[in-house]
Amino acid sequence: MTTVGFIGAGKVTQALVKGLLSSGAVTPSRIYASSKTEMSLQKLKVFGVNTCLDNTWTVKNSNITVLAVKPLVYPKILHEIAPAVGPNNLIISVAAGVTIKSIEQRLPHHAKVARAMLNTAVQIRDGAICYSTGRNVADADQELIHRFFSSVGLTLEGEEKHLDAVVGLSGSAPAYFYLILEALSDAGVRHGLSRDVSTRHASQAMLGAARMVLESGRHPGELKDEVCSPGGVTIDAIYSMEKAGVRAAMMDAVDACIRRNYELARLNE
Ligand SMILES: NC(=O)C1=CN([C@@H]2O[C@H](COP(=O)(O)OP(=O)(O)OC[C@H]3O[C@@H](n4cnc5c(N)ncnc54)[C@H](O)[C@@H]3O)[C@@H](O)[C@H]2O)C=CC1
Ligand SMILES: O=C(O)[C@@H]1CCC=N1
Repeated sequence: MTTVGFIGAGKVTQALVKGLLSSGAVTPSRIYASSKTEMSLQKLKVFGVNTCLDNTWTVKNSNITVLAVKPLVYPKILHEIAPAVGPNNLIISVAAGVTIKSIEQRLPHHAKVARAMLNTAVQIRDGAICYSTGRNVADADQELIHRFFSSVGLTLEGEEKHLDAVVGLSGSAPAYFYLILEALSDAGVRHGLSRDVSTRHASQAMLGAARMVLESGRHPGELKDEVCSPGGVTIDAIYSMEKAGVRAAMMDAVDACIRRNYELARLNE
């Protein structure tokens, strides 16, 4: 059975560990995690996983090792773990803007490297995940990666050149939607709804709308049109959103996110 390691014990590791354990894909005794400080490991210890302060220990104990540290820590981490990376280790990076090439260059020639982007909804097994593989990843390894991520969300394989856009649409996207939900909830409160009722209604509406798109496969514009009754109330709201430039604002937000990915990639070269 596969053993899974995590280097870094922050938000992404905690989310993945929760999701993997609730899926039953891995048991706590088969999860290994290391971090910089004992304090950062506390939130993982509650899951009963194995923890340590030595990153090479994590690599030595795991078939799949997820690198879940901030992009700028990568050179240091890779230098540290390189001697422990064997031909059977599968190293998966989840960092924004860190290329497969920059990782392969810092690890032994035989290193099997993959890069994935995901979001924190993996903790409820509703994540959106996209991954690309490096030069040494064989078909069987790729199947393993696919199974691994499929246990915590919708998983697609893609070209690495598209991963920066995926960060903008999957990795970072929950933050945009939380901001929108907060604003909608404020609007409800402004019109006399309780905060709880406002937030729950707005969230359910967002969830239902997203599921309609995924389950019907229909274009969002077509679904939007069905909500806008001629001369009704929704089209006035849409007009207001168009005047405020909501579409362009969302596209600008994704552009900004992708630009920062490129900057991080340059800093890691
Ligand atoms: N937060 C998110 O929603 C997402 C984050 N990511 C990526 O995941 C990576 C981690 O992000 P977060 O979990 O949000 O960060 P975080 O700041 O919550 O966690 C980083 C962890 O790395 C540990 N760390 C720092 N130096 C270390 C070292 N030398 N050795 C071992 N551990 C060390 C810290 O103690 C901390 O536990 C980043 O590269 C980010 O781009 C990817 C997708 C989504
Ligand atoms: O903000 C960040 O850098 C990370 C990567 C994607 C989501 N959070």
